[in-house]
Amino acid sequence: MTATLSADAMKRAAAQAALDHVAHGMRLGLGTGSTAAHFVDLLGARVRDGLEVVGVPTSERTRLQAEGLGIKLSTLDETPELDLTIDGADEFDASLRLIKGGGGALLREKIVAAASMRMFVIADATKEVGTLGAFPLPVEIDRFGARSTRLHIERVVRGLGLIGTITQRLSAPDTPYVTDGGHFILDCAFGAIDAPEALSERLYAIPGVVDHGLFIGLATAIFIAGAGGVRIIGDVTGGPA
Ligand SMILES: O=C(CO)[C@H](O)[C@H](O)COP(=O)(O)O
Repeated sequence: MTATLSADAMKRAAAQAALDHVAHGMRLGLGTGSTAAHFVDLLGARVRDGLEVVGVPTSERTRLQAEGLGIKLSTLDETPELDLTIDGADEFDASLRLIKGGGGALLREKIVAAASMRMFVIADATKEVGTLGAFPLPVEIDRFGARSTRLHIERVVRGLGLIGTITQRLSAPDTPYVTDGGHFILDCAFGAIDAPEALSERLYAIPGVVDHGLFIGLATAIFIAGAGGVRIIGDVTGGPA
């Protein structure tokens, strides 16, 4: 009889497989979200057993969790170069391109990943897609001129042939969600994103856009947990291509 793993058990299995690559003395980026929380939890247990690492959290949520587990923490100002970041994703494709930001931490997650030699993504198999875009793309925007920025995004994506709805993320009815950096998030449901690189460039060119959830050329390996165990795509040893 084949045991059925819950989504949570799969997330933990992916986190455990990534943790096996963490070595003494490493400077780690610590991701955000329920899968990354499993990693931080497992890392905390290893730290209790004597593993010495230093972590840079990608959100206040993760900072609080890691602090509570006794994981030594730093900032990118004190530790500007990291060995490895471990984070979750909302979607990924076979080219290791990601959509992130479902948990609202995409800006810090991208800064931390870009400061790392390697980025491991941990995910359950449901996050794997042929073409990115089933998950609405989070776009982080400055609060100043938010309505104008939104109109600008609508014009740009229409020009790329993408049609869909843009929804401002809320934390409660009528209360905009505000990121750790003090910005708003627009969730952009465009459907299939056939050319993520082009969309990324066009979004970055809009002045009010602080960042977006397309992570391209950052992930070096993805640990995918499914019913049959954990499969790895990418390269666990090398840096970004
Ligand atoms: O990008 C993120 C947070 O900004 C998360 O990594 C992403 O939302 C996945 O979360 P989860 O592991 O809870 O499914």
